[in-house]
Amino acid sequence: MATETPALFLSQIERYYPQSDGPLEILRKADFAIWPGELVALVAPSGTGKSTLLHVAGLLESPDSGEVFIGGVPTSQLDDKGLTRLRRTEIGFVYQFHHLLPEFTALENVVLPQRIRGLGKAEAESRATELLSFLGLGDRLDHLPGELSGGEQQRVAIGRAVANAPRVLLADEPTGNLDPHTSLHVFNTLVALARASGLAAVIATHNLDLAARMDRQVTIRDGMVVPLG
Ligand SMILES: Nc1ncnc2c1ncn2[C@@H]1O[C@H](COP(=O)(O)OP(=O)(O)OP(=O)(O)O)[C@@H](O)[C@H]1O
Repeated sequence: MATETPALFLSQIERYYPQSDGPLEILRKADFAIWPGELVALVAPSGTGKSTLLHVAGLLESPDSGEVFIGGVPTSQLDDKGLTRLRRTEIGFVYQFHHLLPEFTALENVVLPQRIRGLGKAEAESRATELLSFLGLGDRLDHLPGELSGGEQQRVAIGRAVANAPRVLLADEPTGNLDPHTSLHVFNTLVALARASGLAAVIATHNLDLAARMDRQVTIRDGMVVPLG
């Protein structure tokens, strides 16, 4: 593994937010690497910086210092266009709330990111159908998000996140809005899909039972990413 390139490498990341009494330091020289095919749980108390870390990792927020490498490529010198291209092709996001487009069907929600990336309609629909079938939604392709249950909506969101076969999947409490039974089902589906696709995935969760099923568990302590426990 030592010679392999990490799917994602955060090097010496600093992130602080300005406040009236001085900067609030959230990440302090944080280092974190995740390897292709590895599933890592991020378990940390509220307010310690999980979302901040995921936003920096996903190129949604720039760190105040440090470097984010995606597949070994440094990103700090990229302009907005370069960052957007990397986000579209290399990174998938799943949030606590599904954020599906309400006027588009399940299939269309998974087709759309592929079309934006430039794929043809037939190819994008074929991949979306395959993904949604894997996610147990083969008979829900033409349903609008409002016609789906919370767990089904979240599974469509997972399909959308991996539609462009990203290198890294980042999930911020992806089952936090679901009841325990549905949460377990959605989590299992997410893990199965990540494993089947060889994705590197970072999943932030407060659920220790779910976290224990990942390859590795990390937390944030004093602004740094450290093994949990
Ligand atoms: N834009 C911002 N400006 C100022 N402070 C912020 C900003 N974003 C986040 N913070 C603060 O930074 C800290 C970390 O926020 P973050 O959202 O990363 O926490 P978290 O660990 O994801 O929490 P939770 O589990 O509750 O979602 C919090 O104290 C938050 O109030």
